[in-house]
Amino acid sequence: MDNSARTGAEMECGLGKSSCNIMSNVGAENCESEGSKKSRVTGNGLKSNISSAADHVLEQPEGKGANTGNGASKESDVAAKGCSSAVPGSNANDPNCRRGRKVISPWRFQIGYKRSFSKAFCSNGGSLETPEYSAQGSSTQCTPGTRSTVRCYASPLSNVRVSAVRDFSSGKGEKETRAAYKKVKTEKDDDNQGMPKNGVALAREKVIRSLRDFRLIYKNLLNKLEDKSREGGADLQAYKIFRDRFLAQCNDERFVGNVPGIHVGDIFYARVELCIIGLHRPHRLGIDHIRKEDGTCIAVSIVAYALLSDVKDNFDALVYSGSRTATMNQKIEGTNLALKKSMDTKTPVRVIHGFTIHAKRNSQRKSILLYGGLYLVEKYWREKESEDRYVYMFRMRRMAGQKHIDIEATMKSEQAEPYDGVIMKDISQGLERIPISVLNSISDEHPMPYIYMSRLKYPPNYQPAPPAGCACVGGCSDSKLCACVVKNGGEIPFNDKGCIIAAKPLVYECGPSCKCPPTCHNRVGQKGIKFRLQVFKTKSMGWGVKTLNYIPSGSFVCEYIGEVLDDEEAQKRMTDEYLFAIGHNYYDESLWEGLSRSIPSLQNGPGKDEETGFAVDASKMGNFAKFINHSCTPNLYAQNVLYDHDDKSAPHIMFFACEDIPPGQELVYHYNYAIDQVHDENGNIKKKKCLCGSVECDGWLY
Ligand SMILES: C[S@@+](CC[C@H](N)C(=O)[O-])C[C@H]1O[C@@H](n2cnc3c(N)ncnc32)[C@H](O)[C@@H]1O
Repeated sequence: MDNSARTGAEMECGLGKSSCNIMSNVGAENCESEGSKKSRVTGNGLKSNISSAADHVLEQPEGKGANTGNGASKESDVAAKGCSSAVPGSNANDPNCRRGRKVISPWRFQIGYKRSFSKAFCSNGGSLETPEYSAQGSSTQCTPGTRSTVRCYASPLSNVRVSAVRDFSSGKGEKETRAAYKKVKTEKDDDNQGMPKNGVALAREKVIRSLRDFRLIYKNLLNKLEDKSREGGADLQAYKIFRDRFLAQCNDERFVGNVPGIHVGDIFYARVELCIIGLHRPHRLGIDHIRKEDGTCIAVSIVAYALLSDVKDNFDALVYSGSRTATMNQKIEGTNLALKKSMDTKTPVRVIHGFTIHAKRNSQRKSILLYGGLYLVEKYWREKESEDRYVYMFRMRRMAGQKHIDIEATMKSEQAEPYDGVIMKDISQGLERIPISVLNSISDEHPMPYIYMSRLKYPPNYQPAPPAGCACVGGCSDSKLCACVVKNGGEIPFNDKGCIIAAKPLVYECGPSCKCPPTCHNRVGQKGIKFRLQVFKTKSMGWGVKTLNYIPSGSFVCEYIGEVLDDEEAQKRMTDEYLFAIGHNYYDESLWEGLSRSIPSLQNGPGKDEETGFAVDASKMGNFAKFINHSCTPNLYAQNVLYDHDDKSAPHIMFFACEDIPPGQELVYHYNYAIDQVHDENGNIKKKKCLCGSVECDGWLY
C-alpha cells in the first residue's frame, strides 16, 4: 500500500466511518480486541475507534499533506548489495541478516567510567529551575581576574546607504574579485584562517553554543523586563551577563577575512551577537578595523543597513556611506581612512547586511543581520549630501566564488516566527500528563497518522509474573530491608530530586506489587513526563522532539512506547525505522564497561529469559518518543527499567538526560545501530548518512 492510500484509510477510521478500515494498517489484533475498544471523541470533535484505553488514532486534518509521510524516509538511503557476501553466511532468510534496530546502551561517552549525573554533571543539583541568568548571580561566580568589562561604543552611528550601481555588473569586476578571492583563499589556505577541519567544526560548534547561550539569557531578561515596558539596552545587559558567565566563549580575536565557525548566510538578531562571535566587534560603529604592525588601520567588517528590497536587488554591489557624526562633514580619517586603506591594500571586508522584516503572523517588525561574505572596496568619492554637508561614499563589490544566498528563501523562513506553525495542540490527545504540541514552521506537512498510546502494548499471549515487591509501608530508603534496594545492588538509583544517579544495565523501580506509597522516590519513569516537550519538523531529519523547558542532567524525560513484538514478529515487519531492540544487551562488556553492574539478577550471566528477544515497534502505535532523532553527541540515553514485571527480556526503555538541556534544544539519543549490519528485505546492506551535524559525527546512522 502506498502512503497516500494509507492516509486515506486512516482518515476514514478517524472520521468514524469504519472502525475496520484501520485494521488493514494496524494489524488484525485490533479487530480481534473489538470488545475492549473505546470510542473517543477527539479534540476537534472527530471520533476514533481504538483498541485500548490508552490508544488514540491521530487524525489527519483535511487537505494536509501527510501523504508525504515521514520526511526522514526520503533522506539519503543508500542500498548496497552484499548481505550474502559482506556478512558471512547471511542472506534475506538468514536470521542473522536483520533489518535495522536500535539497541539500548548508555550514552557512549560514559563508557569506561561511572558517570554520576546528579552529582558531577547536574550543575543545578537536579533542580528543575532554569539556572539563574542574572548579572548579579553570575558576577559572584567569577573571580575579578576572570571578568571583563563590556565595551560600550557610544560613538556616532555610521549611516549606510545601499544603492544600485549602474556600471557595476561588468564581467571585469567579477573576474577581478574572483582572482582576489582566490588569492585570499590561497594565502589563508581556506575560508577558515587555515584551521584544520576539526578545528573548523569546533569553531562552528562554539559559535552555535555561544549564540544559544546568549539568546537564552536575552530571552529571560526580556521576559523579566516585560512589565517595565521593555527597557532599552536589554541587549547590552544580556551581553554583560553573557560575558560574565561565559568569558571563555567570547571571541576577542580580530580576523581579516572570514571568521572561523561563521558561515556566509548566517543570520543574527542583535548587534551584540556579532560582538560575541567576533564577526563585527563594535556594538554601534558601522566599521570595525584592526591596527597593523606598522600602525596603519585597515577596515575588516562593516554593518550595512538598508531596506530589504535594496538588499535583494543589490546584494553583490553596494554603496556604503562612511562613518560620521550627524552634523559634521565627513573626513577621510578614523574608520573611513581604514576603509580606504582596505581598498588600497585590496583587503577583503566582511559585510553584514542589516534590514527589517515583518513576521507573517502578527506583522511584528524583526531586525535581521545577514552575513553576506567578503567584499572588496572598489572606489570611494565625496558627495554633497545637503547644502553644507559632504559625505564619503564607498563602492563595494562581493568577491566572486562565495556561497550564493537565496534572499527570498531566507526571508521566508525568517518570517515564520519560532512559535508560528503549531499545527496540533496535543498529539497525545490528553494521554500524557502534559500536552505535546506539534510545530511545523517550514511546510504544511503533518505527522503520519498513528495510534497514540502512552503504555506499552504486549503480545496477546505475553503474561509475565508480577514482581515480588518491597514491604516498605512508610517509603523506601537505602536499606537492606527494602527488596527493591537489594535488587538495585544496595542503593536507590535516583536522588531525592528524581534524577538518576548513574547509568546502569538495569534499574528496578518500585511498582504495583510494592507496599511503598506513590511518592516513593524509587518511582520515576512510571509517572510519565514532567517537562513540556514539542514534536517539530526539522530541516533535514523529518520530525524531531525538542524541550520547551530546562531539563537538568539525570532527569527522566520519557519512555519509548510502542508494540512489544517477539523477534519473529519484528523480523516480519516491513518498516524498521521505529524498531527498538530490547533486553539483549545486559552482558555486552563494551556497552557497560566501567559502569555499575552490581545488579544481583545479572550476576549469573544470561538466563533463559534473555535468550528470547523482543523489540518495541512504534511505527503504527506509540507515543511521541518515536520522533526522537539520533545524534552522535546525544543529550539523552536509553535506560533499561523494570517495575511492573520482572522479565528482563522485555524491560521498559526510559530516556534520561545525560546533560543539562536548555529550553528549545532538540532531544537526541544514540541509536547504536551496527554499521553495515542493517539490511533491506532482499538482504542488501542498507546505509544511511547521519545528519546530526555534531562535531563528533561518525558519518553514518547505519
Ligand atoms: C525513530 S525515527 C525518528 C523520527 C523521524 N525523524 C521521523 O520523522 O519520523 C528514525 C528515523 O529518523 C531519521 N533520522 C533520525 N536521526 C537521524 C540522523 N542523525 N541522521 C539522519 N537521519 C536521521 C532516519 O530516517 C531514521 O531512520
